[in-house]
Amino acid sequence: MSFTGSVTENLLKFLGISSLLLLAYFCSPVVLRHLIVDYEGNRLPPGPPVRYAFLRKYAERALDAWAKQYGSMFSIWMGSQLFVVISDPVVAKDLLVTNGAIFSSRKKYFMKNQIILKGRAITASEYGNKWRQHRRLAALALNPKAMEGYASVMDYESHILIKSLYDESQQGKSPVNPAHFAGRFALNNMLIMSFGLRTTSSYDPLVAKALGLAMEFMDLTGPWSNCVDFFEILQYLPSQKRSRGQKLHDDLIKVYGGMILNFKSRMLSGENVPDCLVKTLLETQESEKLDWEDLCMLSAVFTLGGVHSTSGIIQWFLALIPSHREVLERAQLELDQVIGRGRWPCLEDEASLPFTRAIIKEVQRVHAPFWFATPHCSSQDFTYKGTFIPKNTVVLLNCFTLHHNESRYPEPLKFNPERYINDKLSCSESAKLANVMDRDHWAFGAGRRICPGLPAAERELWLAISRLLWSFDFNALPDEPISLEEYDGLSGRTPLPYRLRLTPRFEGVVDIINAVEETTL
Ligand code: HEM
Repeated sequence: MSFTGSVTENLLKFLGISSLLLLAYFCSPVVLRHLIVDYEGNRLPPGPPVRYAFLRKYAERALDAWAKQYGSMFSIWMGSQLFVVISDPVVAKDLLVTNGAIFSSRKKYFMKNQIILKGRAITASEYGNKWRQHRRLAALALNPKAMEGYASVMDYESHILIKSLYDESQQGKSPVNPAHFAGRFALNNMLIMSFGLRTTSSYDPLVAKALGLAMEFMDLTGPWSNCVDFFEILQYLPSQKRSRGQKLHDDLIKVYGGMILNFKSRMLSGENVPDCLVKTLLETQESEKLDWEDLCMLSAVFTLGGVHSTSGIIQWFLALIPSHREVLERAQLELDQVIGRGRWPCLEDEASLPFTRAIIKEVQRVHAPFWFATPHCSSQDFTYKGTFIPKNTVVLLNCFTLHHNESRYPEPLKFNPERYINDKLSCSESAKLANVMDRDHWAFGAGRRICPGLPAAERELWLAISRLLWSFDFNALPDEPISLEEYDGLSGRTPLPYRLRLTPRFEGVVDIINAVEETTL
């Protein structure tokens, strides 16, 4: 090789390496974690060195592995957004409860908060007066007196759930996929609380429409689902997902806005409309300065938030129970001994059926519908035990790891209701325990943003699950095993579709099932 040839080659090599170094220099802030310290030199909680903006499906598994590696409070960068992940009950209480004034806001997720909810709806509102107003309005629909009013409605809806499953299964002869029916049960309860109405048939088009919207909402709004939330530059580009988000917004306005207009015209015509969230919103619209989108988004998200979650728990219960015969037999023995076969369980029976209650808690532990609750966001800088949590950090409750803590729940992967047999508290009471290590589970979140629908959800779940247990024997189909491993959805976690066989346990079941008919309100 000539002298000039080797000089050119070396020059090219040099240029190549320099360009690579330059590229690495400019790309590193996008790829590698950003190191920040506060004025006292406190660092961020430890965490993985790389920014994971593409952590999407099964994110809970990655989080669980990092919790084991980096400890009960670690940090992770998702593009430009810092997350602090909490995997320990004491840390959860210290930050979300004790320092709730700092850790109760929400990130302005582009897809969820800006495109779909347009900054409205209780779940999206930042901590402050707007959120307090939304929470107060929700509380009017969910206060203890209102709950008493819904008791008979929930009783009736649980009856219709059992009846519709029985009818769909052709009196126990055919297998049934319970998802639609569990969804309709949860939807009807929410429609009554929000709009004072119910769907009068499993095949009412509103059922499929509302469940479809709830699923689309879950899929589009997971805390990690959208790169656009973490790389702001993408917000200026059109995308298919963004169009889906916009369409969802429009559909929510169309469906829920339509119901509001309907309700309003009934009110204006002097009809004696039932007490519900929308009645409160319309009556207070002026004094609370609520605009049209406020009304639509508040009522829509309130309604669909309580659908996917409650129906998901019922679906998980039905997915788990056929393969846990010993649990089923023990629960049915308890029901036979305490309730007998002449009537089925009611709300008042809960305290005397500890094993049935334990089953419901255990389903929520092993298959919480949202493994990350709804992420909170810090509204000011905070130093916790020598680590720095800057303002605008997303603080995520790692329910998956919390629910699989071996010292709190021995053999955590096992579905074992026995672990709750001495837990006499409701989930609402348990969430207020002074010793947070004794809290039953974290499925309803924590702190000031804890699910305000918790008392309603508990009643619904009790009536549905205790009556299902009382009424049926449950069997998987020999050639269609029910998968407990797989998940569906990027945010909420419902089981993959499955079918099972529901057979009435004894003759008297059918008499009770057939004692009611579908009705309008
Ligand atoms: C098993 C059923 C349910 C589960 C597992 C569940 C779970 C949750 C979770 C994890 C949060 C976020 C809490 C946090 O930020 O720390 C939440 C918030 C919320 N839930 Fe539920 N929920 C359920 C049922 C319901 C029901 C039935 C309603 C209405 C009656 C409801 C209404 C709400 C609302 C309005 C929020 C937003 C609260 C806020 O941001 O201040 N939920 N829920």
